[in-house]
This record gives sequence, structure tokens and C-alpha cells, in this order.
Amino acid sequence: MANISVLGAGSWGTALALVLADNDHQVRLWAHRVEHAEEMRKTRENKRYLENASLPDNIQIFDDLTESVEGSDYILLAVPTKAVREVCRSLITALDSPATVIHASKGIEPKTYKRVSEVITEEIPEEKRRAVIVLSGPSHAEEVALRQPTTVTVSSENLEIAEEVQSLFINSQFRVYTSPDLVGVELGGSLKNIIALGAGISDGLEYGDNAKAALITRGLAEVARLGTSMGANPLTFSGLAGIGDLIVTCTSSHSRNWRAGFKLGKGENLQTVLADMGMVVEGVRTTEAAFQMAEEQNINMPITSGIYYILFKDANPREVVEQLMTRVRRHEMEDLVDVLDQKMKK
Ligand SMILES: NC(=O)c1ccc[n+]([C@@H]2O[C@H](COP(=O)([O-])OP(=O)(O)OC[C@H]3O[C@@H](n4cnc5c(N)ncnc54)[C@H](O)[C@@H]3O)[C@@H](O)[C@H]2O)c1
Ligand SMILES: O=P(O)(O)OC[C@H](O)CO
Repeated sequence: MANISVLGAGSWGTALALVLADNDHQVRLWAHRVEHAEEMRKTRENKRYLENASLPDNIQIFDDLTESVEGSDYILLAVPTKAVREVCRSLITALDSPATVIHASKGIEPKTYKRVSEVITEEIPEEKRRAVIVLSGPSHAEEVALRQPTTVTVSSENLEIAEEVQSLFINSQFRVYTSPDLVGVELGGSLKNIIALGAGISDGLEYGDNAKAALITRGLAEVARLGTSMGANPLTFSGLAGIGDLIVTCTSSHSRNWRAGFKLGKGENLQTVLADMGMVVEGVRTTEAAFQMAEEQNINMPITSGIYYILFKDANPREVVEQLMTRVRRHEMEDLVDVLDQKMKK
């Protein structure tokens, strides 16, 4: 059995810690706020982020980062994308030997347009890391904590290490696949949050299932278009980290991105929505990053662009939908041709 540190005691870090604990690993769960760690130690629960889940004895709670990674074979980062750089910088001094770093964050940095594995690679020097791996796929923490059937994908440039990580997590409720497409797996998980905001907006506006199916399908087309331009394998978007995660996030009320979108569709403004949520809504910053990239590289992303204007320029959601519906006529598969063209050029 392995010693594994889980950095980030939000809903996802806690749910993944439970999977690892079920597999009899020794888990060290780090919370960056001392009061939060103390509360979890006292109650053996994490009520603030994940209801109805009790923490077994093989999950130890830490608030000191150095102590939390002492003697660990693997480090799982499960903090919001915004916090990844800061946590990695603190990790450099905390690590006394090279670590296998797994991350489960779903976002892209605005301005740098970096994926999370790129941020990790940039911040943690080569001699302190053995490999960087992503874990992604359709997986709401609430259902994982209830041990309901869930499937995810782990990916790394080094497939052998991805298989090693697959073995750490896999069990009869949590099925883990591997993929060699690190870029695609990271981008599928990040970009779907933009479309999930859109699905929430659509539901908030009381549009129906037709609109939702259209958003998922046309959303996937633009996710694949941007993803492929960033180096992903287009096939990854028809897998768990692509369409799989898009479906779950666009259709589940567990989704924070969907819930935030729903409130925006009901007319609330972004600041109020985010303040009330109290949990990370990754799609907001990722929309900014994707919009900027699409503008710079002249990539057609009409849904992302509409959501950007709703989030950051106070555009009226109903008017954005009208603009999307009355755009210039196109052939449906023009997108597929664009994607394949880009692939052929590489
Ligand atoms: N919740 C899910 O079901 C789920 C599933 C898959 C992936 N994810 C991804 O996992 C990542 C974390 O999401 P979450 O749902 O656990 O978020 P969350 O809002 O539930 O919790 C975030 C945690 O990060 C901590 N945190 C915030 N800023 C920090 C900082 N600067 N340094 C250290 N810790 C900090 C918070 O205290 C909190 O414990 C996100 O990228 C999310 O997209 C979440
Ligand atoms: O709650 P969300 O919207 O951050 O989505 C959580 C996961 O990414 C679903 O796979």
C-alpha cells in the first residue's frame, strides 16, 4: 500500500482521499486553513465541502504542508487552478525527494493559457518531480463519496506511470482508464466548464432539452476545435474526459458551473453568484482564457464568446442566445473539417 498526500481539502480532494482510503492506502489530507483542518480532525467529517462522508482512520488531517508530504510516494493536487502555482512554490522546500505529482484540477490560466500540468512543470524543478499526471473525467465528488459507479481517465506522457496511478485509484466503484493524450484530457476537463455555464444559463432562462442538446453538441465542436489547435488528439473529446465530462457537468445540479450559470440565467450578476457559491467555479476564469486564445488565434468559438460577454460585459443572456441562433448559416460538419485540417497540418 502507498503513502499518498492529498493537497486540497475541498470537495474533490476529500472524495478522492476516500477512494484512496477505500483502497487501503495511507492518506494525508492537507487543508490550507488551520481552523478547517481542526474541524475535520474533531468531527472526522468535512461538512463545509462534502456532506454525509465520514473520514476513516487511514486519512490523517494536516494543516502544515511540509508535514503533510513527509514520506509520501505520491502527491495529489486537488486545489482550484488559481491556487496551483502558489501550492507548487510552497512544495519545493517541503519535498525532500522527487515526487510523482497527480493533479485533478480542471482549468486553464488566463493570460498565460497554461494547462495545470504546465504550471506544475514550470514551478516544481525537474529534480523534485518524477512525473506529472492528470486525473479527469465525469466525476462529481458527491456521487464518488456515496461510492456510486464513476469512471475517470488518468494521463501522462509516461504511460507506465499512468498505469501505476490507475492501480492506486481503481476499485469496483471507481473505474480508471489510461490515455496517452495529456493535453486532450486536461483540456476536455477544463473547457467543458465553459459550456456547463452555458447549460445552466439556458436552464435559468427556462429553455428546454432541445437547447441543452444543442449546447452540448455545438459546445463539443468548439471545445474540440480549440483543443486540437492546442495539440490535443481530437478523438479524446469523444471519450470520458471530453463528451463524458461535458454531459455530466451540463446536466447535473451537483455542478457548480451549471448552478452558477443557472443563477446568471435568472438575472443575478457574476459577483453575487460567486460570493454565494462559496466553492470554486472554474469555468469563469477558463472562459476568459479560452476567449482570449480564440481571439488571438482566430478560432471560431461563438458559444464561448457569448458566455464571455454575459460574464464580463453584462450582456443580456436572452440577447446572446438570439445572436447565436441567427448567426450566418453553416454546414454542420464544417467544424469537423476544420479540426481534421488542423490535425493534418501537424
Ligand atoms: N468537486 C468536484 O466534483 C470535482 C470533480 C472533478 C474535478 N474537480 C476539480 O478539482 C479542483 C478543486 O475543486 P473542489 O471541488 O475540490 O473545490 P472546492 O471549492 O470544493 O474546494 C477548494 C479547496 O481548495 C482550498 N483552497 C483554496 N485556495 C487555496 C490556496 N490558495 N491554497 C490551498 N488551498 C486552497 C479551499 O480551502 C478548499 O479546501 C477544481 O479544479 C475542480 O474543477 C472538482
Ligand atoms: O462542479 P463542477 O461544475 O466544478 O464540475 C465537477 C466535475 O468537473 C464534474 O466532472
